[in-house]
Amino acid sequence: MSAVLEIQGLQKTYRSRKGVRKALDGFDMVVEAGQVHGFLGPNGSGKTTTLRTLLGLIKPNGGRMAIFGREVPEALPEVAGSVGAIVESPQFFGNFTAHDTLSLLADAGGVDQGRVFEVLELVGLRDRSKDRVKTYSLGMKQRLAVASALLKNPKLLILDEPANGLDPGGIREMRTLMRTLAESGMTVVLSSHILGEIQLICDSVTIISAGRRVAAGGVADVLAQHQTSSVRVRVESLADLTASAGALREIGAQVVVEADHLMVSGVAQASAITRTLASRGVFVSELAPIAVDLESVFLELTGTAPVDGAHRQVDQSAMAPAVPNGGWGL
Ligand SMILES: Nc1ncnc2c1ncn2[C@@H]1O[C@H](COP(=O)(O)OP(=O)(O)OP(=O)(O)O)[C@@H](O)[C@H]1O
Repeated sequence: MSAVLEIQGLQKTYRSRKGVRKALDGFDMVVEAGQVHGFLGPNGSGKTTTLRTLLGLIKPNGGRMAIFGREVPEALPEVAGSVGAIVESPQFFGNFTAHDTLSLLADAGGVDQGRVFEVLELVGLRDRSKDRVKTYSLGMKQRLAVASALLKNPKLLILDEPANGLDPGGIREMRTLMRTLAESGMTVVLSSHILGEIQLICDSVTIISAGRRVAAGGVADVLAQHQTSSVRVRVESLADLTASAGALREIGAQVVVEADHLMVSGVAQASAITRTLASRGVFVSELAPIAVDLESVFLELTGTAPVDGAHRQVDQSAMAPAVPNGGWGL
């Protein structure tokens, strides 16, 4: 197996007093080496369950998983040293500096103290490393969390919603960090609902819905597979809009009438639109193909608009354990 990460037919059913809930229903996922891979899905679709199962924090009911070609959970003790992960809100002592925090974690994990400076540099916190964590912005705390997962220089980094709750500046910093890590040869898997962001930073994606994979592959390929031949049509006079829609429907087009334009699909060639409308004395003032984006593919496949999550981000509380309990494997 050449993939860094491979999941086949993963099953997970939660049983509680409230009943039985199938969180994963034969889920598949493959991540190749050196990629930034986006793991997308609506709330409750099974992303966290997948990541927690992969890291041995939850027992699956079926299926198989492999990291670096080694079957997990059996081989977790051997591969753990090469995997860094943040799957839950890591919390830090607000009164500790970033340097103190990482230094403590390095000691606990048997990591050389020299690595602390390297990761501070990598995540762009070197200049603020002597400041207390409670003075940090949320974005800086997120980067400190990533730094803690980087201490052991993992080959695979798994992050659950790393950009959640960040402002545009924080998101941009996180994006730069992910790309820097990928360029250094690390494979990065990140779950997110910020689809514009995923489209910008990921090489490949897996989309999950109701515990099943609904799309996977390179970002460009996934977009191409879902490229619709929709075109936006504007006509010279708004008064002609409704009649134009009728004329286009007569030639078999699907037409949505918007306030000042038509969205037209199901027409093999755009010239059919101009010809049809010209024959009715209507002149087209704009004919623009609509580029599909990840958000519309997500919507189409999952039937859900992405919503802003309010969790799985670094807790801002100052009264918290120094060890990031969401971190794994150090
Ligand atoms: N401990 C649990 N007990 C029972 N049901 C659970 C448990 N954890 C998760 N679930 C259910 O399993 C399904 C998948 O949840 P999961 O947290 O994996 O989704 P998610 O994609 O990570 O969602 P979100 O983006 O909201 O975090 C949901 O229906 C959720 O309610």
